[in-house]
Amino acid sequence: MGFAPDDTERLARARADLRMGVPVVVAGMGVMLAAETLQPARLTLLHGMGAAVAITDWRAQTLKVAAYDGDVARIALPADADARWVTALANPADDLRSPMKGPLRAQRGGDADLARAAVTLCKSARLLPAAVIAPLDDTARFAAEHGLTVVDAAAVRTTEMSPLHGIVSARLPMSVSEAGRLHVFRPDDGGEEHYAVEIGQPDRSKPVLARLHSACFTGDLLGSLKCDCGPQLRGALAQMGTEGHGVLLYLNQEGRGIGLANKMRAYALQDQGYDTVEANHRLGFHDDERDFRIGAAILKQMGFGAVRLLTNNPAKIARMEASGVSVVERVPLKVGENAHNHAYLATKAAKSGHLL
Ligand SMILES: Nc1nc2c(ncn2[C@@H]2O[C@H](COP(=O)(O)OP(=O)(O)OP(=O)(O)O)[C@@H](O)[C@H]2O)c(=O)[nH]1
Ligand SMILES: [Zn+2]
Repeated sequence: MGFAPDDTERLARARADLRMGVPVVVAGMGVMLAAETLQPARLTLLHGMGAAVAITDWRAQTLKVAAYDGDVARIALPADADARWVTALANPADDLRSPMKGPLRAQRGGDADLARAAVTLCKSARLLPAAVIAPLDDTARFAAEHGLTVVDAAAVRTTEMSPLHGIVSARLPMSVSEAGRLHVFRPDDGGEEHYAVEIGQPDRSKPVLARLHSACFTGDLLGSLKCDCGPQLRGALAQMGTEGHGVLLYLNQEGRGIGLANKMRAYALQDQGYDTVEANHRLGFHDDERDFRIGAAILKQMGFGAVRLLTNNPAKIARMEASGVSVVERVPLKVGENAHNHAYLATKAAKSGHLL
């Protein structure tokens, strides 16, 4: 390996660039700017370059635009479009107040790979999944001229999970058990760290009582009544304390993998009357963007091949099994229902298959 960053490292740089509003070049294809952080002066430079706005099929459906490219749509950038116009396409906050954004002309035919790469990059940067894109003849020259990060399209597309490394672990006495340990895992790709709380000394040859908990700042820390995360977190730890052993993974996949800012956008849409699934779709996301292979990989690295899984979510069980962790028992975790989250839990049962 030389001094220069490799494909994965350049992707991490690109995510940081996009979050700041700096353009990123996709090798051999073109240039992109995240819609969410778009600066008007930079948009002006893209006019006349055959620019389009790339959005997901879910967002296209909300905007009533045909997604000719399947999973994405490319909407031609009108000559008079300003940054506010782009933001309105990307962000559903004002959909109800100004439903007519059109006429919107979706591009048809040609190559949608730049649009696909752009949306994927925005998602991995935890931004709204929408970008302004423009094709380029000579991407290397454009990037060198403007000092931009260049990413490889195949690297953007890869669905391989970044390897995780156990960085440190230390004793952590907790109120539920004095025999606690916290392990920190870090991926190679500059992404979020994840944590494992180990209680007692679970026998690796037997199924361990386990919980895969996805971060929920509002529920876990603030005591939000909109979900059941806080009581589930504390309930799972308490049960492990009572049984004397268990492992709780705290996965930093806030908002089912869309990040806290987007989750709060989803909450604002829920205040307009949409349910948790519809809100994700209006934003352009799938209802669940989490990667549960991360949880399975951590369990395996810790020496656990079989679990008694604390969950009400059958998809979690299926994804554990598919990733090589056998789920010998589902242990229900029904705590924290209240008047505010009743509809949320009912939607998860009706639309996402959660067990009541
Ligand atoms: N996008 C979005 N995420 C939410 C919403 N409410 C809660 N979350 C997130 O959903 C995740 C909760 O996941 P889990 O507690 O693992 O719940 P689950 O997948 O329903 O499965 P179990 O709790 O195991 O039954 C957390 O990351 C929360 O931040 C919402 O309305 N929208
Ligand atoms: Zn929550």
